[in-house]
Amino acid sequence: MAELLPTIKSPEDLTGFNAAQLDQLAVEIREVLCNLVATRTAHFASNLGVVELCIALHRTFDFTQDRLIWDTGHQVYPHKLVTGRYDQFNTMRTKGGLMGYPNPHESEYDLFMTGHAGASVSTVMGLASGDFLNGNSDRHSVAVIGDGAFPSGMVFEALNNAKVLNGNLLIILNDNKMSICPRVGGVADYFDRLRMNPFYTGFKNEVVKALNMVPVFGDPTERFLAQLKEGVKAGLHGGMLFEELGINYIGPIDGHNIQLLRKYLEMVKTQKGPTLLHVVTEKGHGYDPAAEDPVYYHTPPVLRKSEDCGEAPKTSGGSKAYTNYARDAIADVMRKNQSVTIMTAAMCQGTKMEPLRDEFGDRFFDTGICESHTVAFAAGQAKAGLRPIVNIYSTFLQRSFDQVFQEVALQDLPVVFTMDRAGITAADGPTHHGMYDIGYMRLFPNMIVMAPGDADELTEMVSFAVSVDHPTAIRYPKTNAENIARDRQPIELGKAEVLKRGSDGAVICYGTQLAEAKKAVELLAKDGIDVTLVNARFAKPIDSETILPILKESPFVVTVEEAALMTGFGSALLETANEAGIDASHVKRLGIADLFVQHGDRAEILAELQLDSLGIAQVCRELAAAHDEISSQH
Ligand SMILES: Cc1ncc(C[n+]2csc(CCOP(=O)(O)OP(=O)(O)O)c2C)c(N)n1
Ligand SMILES: CC(=O)[C@@H](O)[C@H](O)COP(=O)(O)O
Ligand SMILES: [Mg+2]
Repeated sequence: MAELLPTIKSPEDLTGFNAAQLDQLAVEIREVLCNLVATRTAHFASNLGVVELCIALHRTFDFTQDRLIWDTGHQVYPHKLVTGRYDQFNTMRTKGGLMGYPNPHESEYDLFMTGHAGASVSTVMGLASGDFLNGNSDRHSVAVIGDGAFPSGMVFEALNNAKVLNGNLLIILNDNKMSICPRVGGVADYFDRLRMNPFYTGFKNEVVKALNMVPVFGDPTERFLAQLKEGVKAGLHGGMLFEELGINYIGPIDGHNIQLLRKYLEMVKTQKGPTLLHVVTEKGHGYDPAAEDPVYYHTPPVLRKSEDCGEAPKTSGGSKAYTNYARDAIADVMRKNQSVTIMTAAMCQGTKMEPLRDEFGDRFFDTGICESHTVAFAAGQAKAGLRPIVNIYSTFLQRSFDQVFQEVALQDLPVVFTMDRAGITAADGPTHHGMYDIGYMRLFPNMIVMAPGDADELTEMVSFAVSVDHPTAIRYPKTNAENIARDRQPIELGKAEVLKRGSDGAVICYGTQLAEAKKAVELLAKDGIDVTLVNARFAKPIDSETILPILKESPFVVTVEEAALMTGFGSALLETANEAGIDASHVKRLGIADLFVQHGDRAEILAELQLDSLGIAQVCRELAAAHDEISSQH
């Protein structure tokens, strides 16, 4: 059969496809996904698992009118392939190319740019409500949400609200038994029990037979649906949790059978009020290694191309990342201090915490994708006398802004926040760069906010943080760690470290761009520009005793941080200078301006932001030249 996928310019092209062609399309989509991960790292197993669901959805609904939101958005690749982006697919996650998440700038079929889990049910409800009020109540609104994302508090807030909705709402629970790691918690157990439902295990076959006799369109469908639901309600009790919340529950059904999916989708289309369709899929479906090890294949390293798909080298290789240093430092303090606990919100794999899960058993907590709960839970533990470490990516911790304020900072509780992926996260893009944590942490009284200049300093900071009787936050990026050879000064609360003194200007670095700042200072020395280099270490309390005299004496000052300038370290410095009545008009802040940084290569993005050695040196040269010019005029 001729290839189908290249011919699809929009989902409308699926209209004429018969069952065999739709099945062939699924095969072709998987091939394209395989080819992609043979060239770069990308989300893989989740995408393999939703191929049939995606085809069935686009074959059943018209999403130029109807609404579709893929929760989180990491499983959106098949959707991109059938919505006119096949030709650009090889640009996926590269600079200027397709984003690895839904992106309204790319397509009318992507309604929200998303990357954080749990919002889909709320946003789809808003769309349905808006459509109803605008007189477009014939539009259908569909949220596809994974079993990992489902326990997010926001989903339950939306379910609580769903009953009052006038519009058409379909929630598709994509249950593949996995988050990134195996899903955990009571909701996961509930889904497991639903899978035991005879509707899915045995009676399902009868249902399938019956369904095959039902035409896809017309009244018989409605009649059948009514009978089916009564059957489920009366005899099988599946999904009573949802039913009691006023949400029709249907399923579970096989999510890899396009025809079956289509029949159910056609049926639920006629359903009034909120409906939850429970679809069972296999994460990694269609490529055995991914189905067998969906954790590794969630975002695998580049696969070696082989005939059936690809084969990944299981060694990670390369030097140690900051993530590993943090993990080892946490393990160390946990061994020494029995009151230290560790928490992850479903990111055990990305934060490399699996060994801690194995070693520390009951002091290790995976709360699921529930960051708000995690922080409040940690606050409770701290109040009970424990020393919780909350290890969450900078971007995801934003989900807990108010818990950081109310439950932690306001109570002045000794919770340690280790914020991984603080800074540019590269291929994931604007949804995932950790840009705002300096601001959202230093805002609150009692909070101690720090960033290590290198790997060993991260280790020291973790140990320092658990010894402090206040909330503390440590940020570090997603990159290989460096160490800067020097006579290390021990970590002391609110003390910066001066690495070098110079008379022509000063570079004050907050965080791990310190190695680049040091290189810049060395480059400048070659040009005869003698610059002070400071490792700030603390954004709060800021070391005014060390830094303000440098500000006064230096012809120019450059602050360096891998974070949003607004509310960041440089801004903290300006505030401190202002309060001390010191002129800071000669301070130039390097960091991220008031914009969303797009996806791309980390080194390339940092270079564009002038956060690498060449950029920092260049800015210093310009400031030195401007200062010389002004001096020569006087
Ligand atoms: C708020 C938030 N926390 C954590 C993550 C990281 N994350 C991305 S996908 C994922 C697992 C999602 O599981 P599920 O929804 O079941 O999708 P699957 O990958 O199984 O298809 C996690 C934890 C995120 N994107 N957003
Ligand atoms: C979809 C999602 O949010 C995660 O899969 C994220 O892409 C993980 O990032 P890392 O690869 O940096 O762990
Ligand atoms: Mg899942």
